[in-house]
Amino acid sequence: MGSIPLPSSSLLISSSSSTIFGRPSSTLSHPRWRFRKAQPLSVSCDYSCFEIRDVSYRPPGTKIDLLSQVSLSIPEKSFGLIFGRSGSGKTTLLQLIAGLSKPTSGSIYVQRYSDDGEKVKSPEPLQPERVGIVFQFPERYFVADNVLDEVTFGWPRQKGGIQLRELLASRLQKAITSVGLTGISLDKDPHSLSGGYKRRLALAIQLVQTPDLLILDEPLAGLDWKARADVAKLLKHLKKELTLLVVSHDLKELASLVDQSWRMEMGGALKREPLPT
Ligand SMILES: Nc1ncnc2c1ncn2[C@@H]1O[C@H](COP(=O)(O)OP(=O)(O)OP(=O)(O)O)[C@@H](O)[C@H]1O
Repeated sequence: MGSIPLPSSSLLISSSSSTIFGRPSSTLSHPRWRFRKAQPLSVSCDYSCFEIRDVSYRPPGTKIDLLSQVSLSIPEKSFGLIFGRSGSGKTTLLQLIAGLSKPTSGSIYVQRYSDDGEKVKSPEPLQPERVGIVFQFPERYFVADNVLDEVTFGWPRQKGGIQLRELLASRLQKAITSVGLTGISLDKDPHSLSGGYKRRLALAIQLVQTPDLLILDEPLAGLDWKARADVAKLLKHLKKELTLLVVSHDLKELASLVDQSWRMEMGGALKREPLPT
């Protein structure tokens, strides 16, 4: 994999090849694990890839690195899944990719490719506004007493934001439709929705912003079997439209969607690894 030097103060510091070779032979042969299905040895960035390169993170005021030299490539419109033990640093990584905190070192960027597989221009920093994030148990953060207000809660209210509000409004119906909430009244109290519908609403709130990358932290946690199946089906549908990066312990339900998976090890090291059975 080649890299080009860029300013160290920037988030944008390296380029990447259009193919990654991320399945370490040591993990494949490990006797403890039987793997669910063969995943491709290489993943092709046909049009663009979200690139995370050598990202480390130490919270300000602490002396412990929560993430250590994490690298991954996520091709456009693919489904990536990160699994691993509780406390290993999965949520911390998602927060960095979403721009909610900054890496101590390393880079997060988008690399585009032309039809003939050549890199297009320089890599671009991944803009936080192009990333949607749905936190674990998103319904706990619902603030409004009706669905419409919940979806529009973060919309610009200051003077001059009308055009943007109109644009967002035009996307609202599409988002509501794509998560299958069309049968629900916009006057309904979000807290009265079923578990699965609350998750759909949380997804719709993010989809209105038309993110390029949608990050989901434990999207099936706390749901009953039917809602889990419904949300997994919805994610399969969304995968056609955008790129998904998911942290989950629910490997069985999501296995059929996964294009690439990684294990986060205690200490914050990430390794590409097929899902265990
Ligand atoms: N700002 C911080 N300062 C110090 N430690 C932190 C900070 N944020 C998170 N941690 C610690 O970092 C470790 C990784 O947390 P993180 O939530 O990323 O793990 P996780 O793999 O997502 O866990 P889970 O699966 O339980 O959600 C935990 O031990 C957590 O307590």
